[in-house]
Amino acid sequence: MASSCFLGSIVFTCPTNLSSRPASLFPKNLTCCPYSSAASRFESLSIGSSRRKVSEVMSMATTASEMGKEEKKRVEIFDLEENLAVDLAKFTAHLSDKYCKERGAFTVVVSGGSLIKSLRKLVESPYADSIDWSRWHFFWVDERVVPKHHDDSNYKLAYDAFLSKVPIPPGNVYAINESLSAEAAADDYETCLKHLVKTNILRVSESTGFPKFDLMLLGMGPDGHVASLFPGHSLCNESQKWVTFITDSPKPPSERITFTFPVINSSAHIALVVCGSGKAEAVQAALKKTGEVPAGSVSAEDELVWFLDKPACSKL
Ligand SMILES: O=C(O)[C@H](O)[C@@H](O)[C@H](O)[C@H](O)COP(=O)(O)O
Repeated sequence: MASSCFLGSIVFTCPTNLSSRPASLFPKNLTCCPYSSAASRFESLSIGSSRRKVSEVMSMATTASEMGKEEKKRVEIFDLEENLAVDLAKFTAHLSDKYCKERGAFTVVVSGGSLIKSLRKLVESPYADSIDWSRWHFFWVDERVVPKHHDDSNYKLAYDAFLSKVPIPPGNVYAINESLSAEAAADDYETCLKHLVKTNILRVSESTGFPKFDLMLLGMGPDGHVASLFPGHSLCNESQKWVTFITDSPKPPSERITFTFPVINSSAHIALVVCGSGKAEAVQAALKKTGEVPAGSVSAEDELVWFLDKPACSKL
């Protein structure tokens, strides 16, 4: 059973057995009231109750009336990154099952960085054998313009730790053409996405007209950047392009391509995976609006889930 906490249009649902958790794990100024529909929808995710014994879980939703659309936002906090990785695998496998059955395809986008390591449970039992990998279509939210075998390549990172271990058809893995300039590589990737829309592999959001990926798995930098959308950079305001490029990235390497916010925010589901105390201030800025960071602008059409470890939420 779960109880629900509600303040204004922010809805929290949490298992009753966690009611004794330290108050510091909840955003301040929250009061409680029933919100049964949100609670039951969260429970229907069936992420598994064992997690609740080993992790602190805080669930949060933003109502349709606030966002003008059916967005749900949850924050889940784990004692250990190990437990986070277990739940992230369950979450991803659940969506894979749903979309493979419903649409015959599952479009998944990943970032680079530490996120890839947090996906390690997916390539282990029981998921390695039970997921219908043949229906996966695999994309990058951003990529560094370097050769695929380069240590800075997000393709190489994902290939070594993930793609080489599961049977996703190579034709369903959409790496950038790194022989092009950053600008041309971004155009090329956008053309590829448009082709996949025409062939119905990729959906389009009815409300925005931008592509609607089934799931984006994103990391966040210590400065609050997501994808290659950095604080204060004009690319954060791009409103037309699907994929754009940057040649002055503050995080090396400087040349990258990146999905734009309209594409990110048209996703059906987003998991924002953030671990470590070095990101606590950016998490605070994004979730409590104590500052402006790109991660604070992330939303999803159906569901946004923040997967945090305890150090990452130490300032909430
Ligand atoms: O290519 C990139 O640089 C990434 O896609 C980037 O957006 C990354 O996800 C964050 O910087 C977090 O990286 P860490 O988790 O390693 O801090």
